[in-house]
Amino acid sequence: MSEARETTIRVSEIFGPTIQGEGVLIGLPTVFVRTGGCDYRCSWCDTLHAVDSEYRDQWQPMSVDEIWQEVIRLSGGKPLMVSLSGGNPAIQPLGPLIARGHDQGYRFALETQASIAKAWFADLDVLVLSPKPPSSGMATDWDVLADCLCSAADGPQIALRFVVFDDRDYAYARDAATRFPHLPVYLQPGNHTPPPPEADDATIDIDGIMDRMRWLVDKVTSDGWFEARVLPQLHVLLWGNKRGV
Ligand SMILES: C[S@@+](CC[C@H](N)C(=O)[O-])C[C@H]1O[C@@H](n2cnc3c(N)ncnc32)[C@H](O)[C@@H]1O
Ligand SMILES: Nc1nc2[nH]cc(C(=O)O)c2c(=O)[nH]1
Ligand code: SF4
Ligand SMILES: [Mg+2]
Repeated sequence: MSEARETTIRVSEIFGPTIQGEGVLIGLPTVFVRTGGCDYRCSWCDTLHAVDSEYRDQWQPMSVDEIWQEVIRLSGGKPLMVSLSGGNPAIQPLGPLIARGHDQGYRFALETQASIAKAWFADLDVLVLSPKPPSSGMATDWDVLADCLCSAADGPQIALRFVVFDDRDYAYARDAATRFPHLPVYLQPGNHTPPPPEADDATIDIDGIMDRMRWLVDKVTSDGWFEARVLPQLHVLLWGNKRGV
């Protein structure tokens, strides 16, 4: 049996096309493949339905063929950027899926907290590493993040993305950028009203997000951090905490 045939990937949801709402690919049409399961449990995670094992029964083990058929159906067979997110998609064996899509002209971006490095990172087109700041309650192993960079080698375009809620998070992002000075940095204000997993149209505190966004712009400009880019979660501004957009 070929590697693609025997591979099973745990999928929480597949949706799109929508636009990528975060970071380096913001605004680009994309289909999301969201895997189920995460080795982290961030205090403010906005995607608990793909993290909390309470929702495990909603996660489907799918073959590469099954996932690919769904991506083809949603995109009408027209190649586009596929965003691999989660949960932590690095837990899943995504190499054969990426190979299948590349054969047909699709491209792949992966979003991960950089807690697990995989050899297939080198096959990606875009790798977004989003290490978690103090407010998440998680601890970062910088050696593993360096392993992720080694695995990716010269393959994908790589960017760092940080969620920032407060001054400690900002200082963490500043320090991380100093550790990896060659990587572009994207800062995004935290959404402090993440939805309960069962909600599909939960409203957001838009004023709070905008305040935090302005505060963040003020921080980088007054601090002279002129290499950092500050972006909101565009999909959250457009659709609130709605799921599947
Ligand atoms: C749901 S995570 C899935 C991918 C991976 N586990 C990670 O954290 O990078 C996708 C992105 O959403 C961000 N995110 C999660 N909850 C958020 C929140 N409440 N406010 C802003 N960004 C959030 C994460 O930091 C990450 O960049
Ligand atoms: N439009 C849109 N952009 C996103 N960028 C990262 C997302 C995620 O939840 O991983 C996400 C998402 O769920 N929707
Ligand atoms: S690492 Fe990502 S998916 Fe996992 S809990 Fe944190 S924000 Fe959520
Ligand atoms: Mg999200």
